[in-house]
Amino acid sequence: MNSFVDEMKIGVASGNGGPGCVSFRREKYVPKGGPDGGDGGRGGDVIFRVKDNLKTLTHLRPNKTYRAQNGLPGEGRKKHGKDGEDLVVLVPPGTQVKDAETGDILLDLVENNSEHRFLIGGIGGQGNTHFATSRNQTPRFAQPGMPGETRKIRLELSLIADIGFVGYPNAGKSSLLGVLTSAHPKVGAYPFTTKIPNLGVLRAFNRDIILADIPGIIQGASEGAGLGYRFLKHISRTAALLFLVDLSDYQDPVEVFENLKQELHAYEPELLKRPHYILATKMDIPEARERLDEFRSKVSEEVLPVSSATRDGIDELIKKLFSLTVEKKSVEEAVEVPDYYSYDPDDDHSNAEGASESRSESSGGKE
Ligand SMILES: Nc1nc2c(ncn2[C@@H]2O[C@H](COP(=O)(O)OP(=O)(O)OP(=O)(O)O)[C@@H](O)[C@H]2O)c(=O)[nH]1
Ligand SMILES: [Mg+2]
Repeated sequence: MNSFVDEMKIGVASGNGGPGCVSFRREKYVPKGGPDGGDGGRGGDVIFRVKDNLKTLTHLRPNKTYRAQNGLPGEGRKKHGKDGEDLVVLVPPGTQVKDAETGDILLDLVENNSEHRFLIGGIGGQGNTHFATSRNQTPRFAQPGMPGETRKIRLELSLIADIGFVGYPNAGKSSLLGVLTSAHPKVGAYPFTTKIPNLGVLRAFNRDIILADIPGIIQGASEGAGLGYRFLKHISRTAALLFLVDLSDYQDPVEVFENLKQELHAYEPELLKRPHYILATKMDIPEARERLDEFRSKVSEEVLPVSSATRDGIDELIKKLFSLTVEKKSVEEAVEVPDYYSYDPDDDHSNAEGASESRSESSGGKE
């Protein structure tokens, strides 16, 4: 069976080394000062850092080339150019970095907070101070910086859903996924609209929560009826479950809920011990609202009323989903996604090829 894979091609580039500087000292009463051009700064490296509060690659933009900063040119008075900043690309655990062309695995990123230096920035060029000899005391040249490296890579990640939707066909599972995430699953006014599982990513309070919408489960599913049973595998590793019960339907909602639990139990008893909520769906429909109190009184657990049509109850649901998935981690610890992702390479400082001819103010126009 297909597993869910998030994959994305991007480019990464380390920074170019800054060029060395050609400059000459100029002091009062010293007509011909010696060379004082400083070295260029080092280009920044490309580093991958693993962050376990990221779950997907959605914070990256496909086909974009992310660049570390270039080193700045050296300056007069032997001033060293500033080193370029490293580019840190945050990825979730389980991400593999592959060569975009050959598919070779270049990095396997697993451990939270680990860092992996992937591309090294170019070293800066030497300034003209380095080139003075007894025969040439006024070298008018300096080294260019070494260029950085650019690589096209493919990031790959197997997704494991955090929360699985369980419900009869037509209960409103796909509609709910569409409301909670940017996924656009097919929604239909007939059973078995969903034929293969859909995944969506809910971004709640700076955290990615992966939701899995699977085909509807019906009574007898564990004996092979319907489609949903085959797909229970996809929710077998989720942290939590949502049971969706359509209160506008003619079927007895208590019976529906009991049947769902029974089918899950037949598949894997452990599933029933998982944290879960019961959702009463389609609450915009008057009949559904009329049946809510009775349903609540008959099930011993908390029932959350929601409507995907009007979004009523959705914000409360998102808060609950967030707390279901935040185990030991405090909210404050949640992801900081750095600005690098909007980093515009055209803003980049300096990148003259070859040595800079810049002259420090002290060298004047004099020679
Ligand atoms: N009024 C109302 N209708 C809804 C709501 N949510 C879903 N529906 C309708 O219910 C029908 C079934 O919705 P789906 O989201 O496809 O249900 P599903 O559970 O994914 O169904 P399967 O994929 O067949 O298992 C569609 O006609 C939806 O428009 C809701 O909140 N209010
Ligand atoms: Mg569906």
